[in-house]
Amino acid sequence: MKTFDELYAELTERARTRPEGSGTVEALAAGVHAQGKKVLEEAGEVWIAAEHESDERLAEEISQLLYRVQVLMLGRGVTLEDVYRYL
Ligand SMILES: N=c1c2ncn([C@@H]3O[C@H](COP(=O)(O)OP(=O)(O)OP(=O)(O)O)[C@@H](O)[C@H]3O)c2ncn1[C@@H]1O[C@H](COP(=O)(O)O)[C@@H](O)[C@H]1O
Repeated sequence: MKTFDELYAELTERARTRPEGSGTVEALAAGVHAQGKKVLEEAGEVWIAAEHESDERLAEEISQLLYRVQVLMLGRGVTLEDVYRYL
């Protein structure tokens, strides 16, 4: 189990050390356009799960959306602080 902040720290470390086999490293290399498409795709899956699937599936899709948003944040160099100041 990890929090949003802990995941962001983990992905930041992946971006820094670029370990082989990391999907995050691959997603970062794909660029902002591809990262944005993934956000949209996962958002659609969240919507569908909310209407038609179980609470567990919905939670899983939401976790994937949060991951994709964080990859996009890293792709653009946006930090948690940049976002949190608007909450
Ligand atoms: N939380 C996630 C996470 N959520 C979603 N995903 C990726 O998103 C995919 C699911 O999204 P899709 O619906 O697009 O699935 P897909 O179309 O079958 O997958 P692709 O072909 O697009 O890769 C998963 O198979 C993962 O590749 C994640 N990948 C990694 N993490 C976490 O990020 C951290 C770093 O991961 P690595 O960079 O892979 O080491 C670890 O803690 C992981 O648990």
